[in-house]
Amino acid sequence: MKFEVLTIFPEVIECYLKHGVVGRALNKGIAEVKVYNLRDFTTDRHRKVDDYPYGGGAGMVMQIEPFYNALRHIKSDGIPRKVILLSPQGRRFSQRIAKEFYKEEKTLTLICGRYEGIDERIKAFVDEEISIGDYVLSGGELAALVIIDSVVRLIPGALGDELSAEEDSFMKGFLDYPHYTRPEEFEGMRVPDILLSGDHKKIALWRKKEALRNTLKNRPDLLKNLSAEDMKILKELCSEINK
Ligand SMILES: Nc1nonc1C(=O)N1CCN(Cc2ccccn2)CC1
Repeated sequence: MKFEVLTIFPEVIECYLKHGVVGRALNKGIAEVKVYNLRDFTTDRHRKVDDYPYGGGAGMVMQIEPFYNALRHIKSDGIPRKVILLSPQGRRFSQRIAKEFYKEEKTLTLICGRYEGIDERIKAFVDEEISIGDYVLSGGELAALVIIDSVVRLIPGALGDELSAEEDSFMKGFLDYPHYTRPEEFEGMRVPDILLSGDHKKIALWRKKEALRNTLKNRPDLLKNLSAEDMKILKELCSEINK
């Protein structure tokens, strides 16, 4: 899986790529990220990337030319790619969209804006606009990293322990179950006995039940299209809660 990022802060992207799952995936060569500094695609000696808005108003607008020059340079290899603009106006990103991007297997070219935004004519070169949520960030870089991180995790071998990719309950559409590690007791709070039992079948059932409990409590909207087994567990849970 290949990614390209267009940004005026390449260091922000490069720093994140040195660590953790994404860092290891890049070192293994199962993913590749190329970061392009927009200022390298300017033509003036001040390497200007923004200008005053037509029509007046506060703030600056990013000029189209550096983006256009960068995209023309990148696209000269003729490889199919999906050009994504990160902005609050975009389609809301989700695990489902991460899977969609992964399965498409196209290079993802991520355009990161700053300031008040980018000249609207950028849309002529964009395939899709994506938002990571209803809040205002200072730039598209964090959103680009969210997409890179969530898609890289889907690549076989990226997580090392394949099971954790499958087990990731959000992959199944639920919230996660509680996790514990040593010590067995901390400040009077004990690890649930079931997790010390060694009974893997019961542990798996407990984890499913706790994932459903968390989902029922915090994201009941995710409780749809349940299997008969999950519905049975949920009903047990509800009768416990209503006792
Ligand atoms: N929420 C989000 N999910 O993705 N991006 C955001 C987000 O808030 N921002 C703030 C505005 N930036 C500047 C901008 C505005 C319009 C068009 C292009 N660039 C981008 C990133």
